[in-house]
Amino acid sequence: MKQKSGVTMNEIDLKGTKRVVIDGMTTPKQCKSLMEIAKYYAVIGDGYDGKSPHTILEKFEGITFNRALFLSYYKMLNLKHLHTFFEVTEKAKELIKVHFKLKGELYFSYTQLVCRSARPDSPTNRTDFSHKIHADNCIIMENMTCFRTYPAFTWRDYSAILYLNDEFKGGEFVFSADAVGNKIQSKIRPKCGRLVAFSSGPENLHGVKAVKRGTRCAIGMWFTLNPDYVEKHRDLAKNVVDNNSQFEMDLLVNLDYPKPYVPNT
Ligand SMILES: O=C(O)CCC(=O)C(=O)O
Ligand SMILES: [Fe+2]
Repeated sequence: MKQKSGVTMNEIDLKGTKRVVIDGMTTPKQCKSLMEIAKYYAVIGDGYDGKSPHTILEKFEGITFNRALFLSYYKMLNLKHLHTFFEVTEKAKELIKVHFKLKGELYFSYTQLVCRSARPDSPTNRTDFSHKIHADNCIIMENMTCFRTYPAFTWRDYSAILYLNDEFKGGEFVFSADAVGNKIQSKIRPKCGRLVAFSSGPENLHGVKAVKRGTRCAIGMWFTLNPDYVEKHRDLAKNVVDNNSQFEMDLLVNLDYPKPYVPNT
């Protein structure tokens, strides 16, 4: 079944520029399928070395495209699930291109299905953030200067989050006019099939309120206009999904896990 999607919140509703909320991106069945991938195969960790922007009161588990492909290779993940992961993220990209009237090509630079769960012993009266206020491509200072430099992901041009569920307390996405979250401009309550998309710079400071109970799952997608930063494996993934190609799978495995060097004797 094809799902019809449409804009539910525009720049006026969201009180800022280059931001949008689109509902109906996925069917409930697709959310269920993606939640299953997360449940069985996500690995603990948030991908940040050391300086994590995430709270310690929640557990973070994620799965990248790369990992999903490996799981398929080892027949642990059904290709149907991989196909869904691919399909919903491609649909998001196409809608973003159309909505923001992008002329050139938009490339995926990173995709991650990520779940954040309140630790069972965490207080329910938390007022902190699950993910503190930030911009996706620069480092924001309290005086609102944003440095587009390492360790920021400076190549990111557009960001999008596709939500998969709503069975949790808290966890609202917020846009903020300041760097600490005192000037919230708009709030988005996640639910299956809801997409928030925005340009990745300081014009779109955002964060995630504390997840107080339960597990919140979403697919984070970051796009670039620069082909040098294209997400590896995505093309391979497409061929795998389209053709169920063992050749592509072998290529993929060889790319990531080089065989140990065995000297000729
Ligand atoms: O999960 C969300 O709603 C937003 C996450 C986010 O902003 C990020 O990972 O950069
Ligand atoms: Fe972000």
